[in-house]
Amino acid sequence: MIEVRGVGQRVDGGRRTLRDVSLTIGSGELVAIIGGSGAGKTTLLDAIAGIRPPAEGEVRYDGDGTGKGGGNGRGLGYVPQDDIVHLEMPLRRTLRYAAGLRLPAGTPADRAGRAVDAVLEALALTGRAGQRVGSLSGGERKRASIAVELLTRPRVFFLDEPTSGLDPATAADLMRLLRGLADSGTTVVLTTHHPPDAAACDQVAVLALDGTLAFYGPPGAAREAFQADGIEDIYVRLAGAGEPHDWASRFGGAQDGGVRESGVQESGGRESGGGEGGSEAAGDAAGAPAGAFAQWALLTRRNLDLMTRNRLTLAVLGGSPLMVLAMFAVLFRPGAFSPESPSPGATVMILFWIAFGGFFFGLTYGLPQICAELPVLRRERLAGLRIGPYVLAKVAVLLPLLAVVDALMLGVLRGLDRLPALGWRTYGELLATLLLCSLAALALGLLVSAAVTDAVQATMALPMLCFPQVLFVGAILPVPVMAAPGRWLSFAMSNRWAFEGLGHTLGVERLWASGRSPLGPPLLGSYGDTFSRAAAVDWALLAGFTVIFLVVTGLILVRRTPNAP
Ligand SMILES: Nc1ncnc2c1ncn2[C@@H]1O[C@H](COP(=O)(O)OP(=O)(O)OP(=O)(O)O)[C@@H](O)[C@H]1O
Repeated sequence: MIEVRGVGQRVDGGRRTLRDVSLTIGSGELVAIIGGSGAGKTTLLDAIAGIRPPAEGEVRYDGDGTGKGGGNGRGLGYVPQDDIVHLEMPLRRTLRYAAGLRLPAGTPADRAGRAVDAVLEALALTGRAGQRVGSLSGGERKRASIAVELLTRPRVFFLDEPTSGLDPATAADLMRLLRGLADSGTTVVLTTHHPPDAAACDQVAVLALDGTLAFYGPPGAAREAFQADGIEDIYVRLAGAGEPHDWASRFGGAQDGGVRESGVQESGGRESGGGEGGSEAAGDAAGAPAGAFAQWALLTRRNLDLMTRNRLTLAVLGGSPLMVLAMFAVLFRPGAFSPESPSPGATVMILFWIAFGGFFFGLTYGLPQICAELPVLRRERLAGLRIGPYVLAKVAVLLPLLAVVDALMLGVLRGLDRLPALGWRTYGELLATLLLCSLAALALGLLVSAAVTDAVQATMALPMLCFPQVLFVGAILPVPVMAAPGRWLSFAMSNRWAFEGLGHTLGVERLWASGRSPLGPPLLGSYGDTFSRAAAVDWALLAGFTVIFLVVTGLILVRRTPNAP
């Protein structure tokens, strides 16, 4: 049972979108939230589901007051209005990954496969199983989105406009499926604009345009209360009923005690559906959900799968380092590090741009990762996904790629004599510094990606993140020469520690002091002891940045996604 008591919601700016909504949803009921466009249906659904907890009032599940249903990670299913499954992946594979997250730990592969086949069949999608989700029709995608949640049998199932974009026959089939789920014990709450959907439900919540609950009770009683021939007439009555706040008293349904007493039995809905489909499709939700390591492994596989499927992304990920390398090759002359004829100014720039390259690729690989996926994450959090494995699965896929890019950068610059001939040990140390630099930047990219709302904002953040890492690193203007606030800021630049670590390993102090260039000693004078610290200290600092950025990323995501029930 779900009890909604005095629930109100406000949006940014303080405007009220829901006002004092109280209603009780019985276990195994099929409930429709209806009302005009913008009345607050999604807002109410999200408040009840815990997606956006209400600003006022409370939602109690089974009287526990936690606002969370279930009792395990798979107690609650949520299907939002928009398509939020990965578009590049074939449908069956999407469902296999979803099954891995949602089915109990240790479910054998063939059993998961059967659960996937069953939902495909129940939602008439078997013929589309091999098709890319992005190439499905709108209605098929909607059903695919529902299929994900039907892999398990959630105790409570929320759907935002599940029948929008479906033809009447498919919509009726879907309602029959939901009826079947409800009959087998799942509480189903949905929003809809389709009168036949509401007529097939046990209860309808009618929202007036100001977010007031105008009525709550069985559809038959709603028609009586509004003196409407059909559900569609309710909209007409609401439109001509004066001030929104009068509606509740006028139609007498604002308090769920009132009309509800006329009883669930009055509902015409129970007769309308067969419902076996729902029972067949739903898998067995009993058993412990997948553990943190299993989630991490599954998400890592899925990330890799998604990355390799999107050729354009792969081309950008692989192509941009090659372009940057080509630019380095035409910009710098060979032999800048040669002790016989060093070029101290060029050595600073080579060091700086290598460090910045490592930083830039880490940042740009991280920035698009989470923002575009946040709706998927929200939904999977309700299914029991943990934030730690989610964030670490991003790192697991991108870090090896960054290692290749960094090694390539050092190898090619060495091969072209832009870097000096030193032993493997030196190059191992350089690679460690550069990879830690990339890792810290990747973590920063993930942090920003978790904080913004879309890919456009993430892209706009790029210059803001890069500029300080150029200006305050201490390469173009040495740290000892900076104004005091700039010097303080330079401590917060992860890139600074990579630049200095690289310089230490390559022995630039010695090269400038004793190399045969008159420019060396004055340069050393202005850079001071910039390069004297052991690289291990810089590694520790870079690792510290990484940990801080990843922890903050996790905290932001915990705040932005509902807790797993
Ligand atoms: N994040 C937000 N910021 C500002 N206003 C919002 C936000 N989310 C919702 N609203 C406003 O809250 C009101 C209710 O929105 P909601 O999406 O719940 O309506 P709805 O009844 O589901 O509409 P529709 O049938 O058109 O989907 C609308 O006026 C909408 O503009």
